[in-house]
Amino acid sequence: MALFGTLVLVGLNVVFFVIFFNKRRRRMGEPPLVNHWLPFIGAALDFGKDPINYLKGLQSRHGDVFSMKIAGWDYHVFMNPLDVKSLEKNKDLDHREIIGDFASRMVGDPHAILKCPEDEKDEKKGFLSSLIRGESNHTKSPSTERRDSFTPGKVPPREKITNIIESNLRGSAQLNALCESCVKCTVKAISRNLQDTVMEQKHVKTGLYKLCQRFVFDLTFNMLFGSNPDEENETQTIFDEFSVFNNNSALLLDRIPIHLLPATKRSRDRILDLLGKLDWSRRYDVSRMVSEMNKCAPNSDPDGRRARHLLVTLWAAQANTVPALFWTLFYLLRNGDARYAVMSELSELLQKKNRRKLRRRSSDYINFKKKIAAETCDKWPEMEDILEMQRKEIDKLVILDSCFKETMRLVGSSMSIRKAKKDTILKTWNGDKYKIRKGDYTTFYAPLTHFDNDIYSDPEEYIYDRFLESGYPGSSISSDCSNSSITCSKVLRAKCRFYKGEKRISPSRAIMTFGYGLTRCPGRHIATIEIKLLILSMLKYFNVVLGSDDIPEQDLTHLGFGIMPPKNEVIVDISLKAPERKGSVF
Ligand code: HEM
Repeated sequence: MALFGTLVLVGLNVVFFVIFFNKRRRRMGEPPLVNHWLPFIGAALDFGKDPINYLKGLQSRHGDVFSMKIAGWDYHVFMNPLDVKSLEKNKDLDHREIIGDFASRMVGDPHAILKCPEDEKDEKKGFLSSLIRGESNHTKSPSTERRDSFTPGKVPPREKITNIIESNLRGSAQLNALCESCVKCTVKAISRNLQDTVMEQKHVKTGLYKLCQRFVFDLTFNMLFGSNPDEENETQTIFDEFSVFNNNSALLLDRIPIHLLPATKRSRDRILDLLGKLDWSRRYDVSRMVSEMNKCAPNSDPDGRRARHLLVTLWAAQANTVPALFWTLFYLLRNGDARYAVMSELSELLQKKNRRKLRRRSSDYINFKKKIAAETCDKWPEMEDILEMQRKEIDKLVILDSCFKETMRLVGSSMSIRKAKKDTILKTWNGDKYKIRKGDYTTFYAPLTHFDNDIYSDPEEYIYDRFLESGYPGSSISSDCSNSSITCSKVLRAKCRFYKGEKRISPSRAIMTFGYGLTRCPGRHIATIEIKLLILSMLKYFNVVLGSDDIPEQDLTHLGFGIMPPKNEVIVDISLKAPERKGSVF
């Protein structure tokens, strides 16, 4: 017994010794260090309970920049929205390794999403050859690095995949094509997930979050991966597995090993198997992005790399889009004025369109309409107005855009993290300088901007037209904004000027739900299009009534990863609207 006691004491001493010597110590010029009692966990528990107030408490003691540990990560936390510009401009801060790690935790290794073994070899080779050639080891910004290295044939897998994702989700022509496919997939997703129950029961009571998950999965899977006409239940089968896998995604991102989550692991293995076995020669309407990604991975794929690329893309395209759709729709259903304004704007756009000569419809459009008509019953709406929607028209709906941005402001919780590639110095907006060590992380928590009283009045309130400016045709309001809608002879435009005190903040830094800087989410354009199309379809063709107006709490286990889902499900009653009378909005 005495021996056992001695062993325990020695063990404890070793643990304390290791903790004490590994503890971070502040060096000259570094931000003030917040001390924590809990090793590894650090401030995770306090931060997880009430993030903004906890950070503000620390700010009042330590100032606008301080260092703290959260769940094993040492972060330098920046509190002032005006410092985002310096974080953005510092070329020694990067997020690629972080995204690569996230991808590994989600889908396992090897993959080439910003990290892969060949790539590391390439980097070493590049470094050695540059030494031999006598070039300087100058580090470029992620964007220039990406652009410079896009030389077909020479590009390492990591760069290839990143370039494919970026060019296909950001290029205007590619986005127009994706939008065309998105329109069709929206109409299909809605009919596939609602037709039978709505036609059978007239009034369907269902969970709004669950419905958003189904819509977004159906739409995204078919828009990106195309469809196989011989496999009717394919979307449903993959969705069932994906839901189980996705349920624990927050735990995986929090570094819980997948072996401790057996159900999640089983589902992940099954989806990887399903994705690995997709027969691409039999699929229609596969997006250019996925076709190019497939060409990138070897034909014989013994280590399942191709399936991992596909799964991580599918996951990234869902993870935040589902809660973003849920909250945008929830706030619109809860706010009659906002809903009326959105539907009036749509109605005005459609009337103007109808006055113009009808476009000649492509044979592709006519075939798709025939196919949809064959798959749906007589009384199911044709959703022609949605099917004819073009990207430039969706962009004109500035009231809907304002509602979307206002929702993203209220629920966006991204914690854009960057890692220092080398020792660096960060100068804040007021001239203070802080030393950052190589390997340290910096972070800015988006809600600090979104709920800043100096930038937004009544930041806790949902004000649907907060992101609009109005003036008369020809007036000079926000000349840098291109999209506008004319209502009652007034021009409404997206608001582009934001201020904190005297200082102007750019629109992209005023809303940071999609991250910031050059590494902002590449999927933001298509996500916005998907969400707007689904919302317009639901509000135009269905009566959707909330069971309760209470705003659900947010699920804080997803804190920092983009948008938090609701903690509890919200029940809605859905029924088909009567066919529209001319001129009616609702
Ligand atoms: C409302 C929906 C979405 C939100 C709020 C969102 C948010 C984010 C955020 C915060 C990041 C990290 C950015 C950073 O660190 O600065 C990110 C990265 C990423 N997102 Fe999204 N996202 C959404 C939808 C999508 C969609 C639909 C796709 C794909 C079709 C997508 C693909 C990606 C990818 C590939 C990355 C990694 C970017 C990189 O390699 O640098 N996202 N997203």
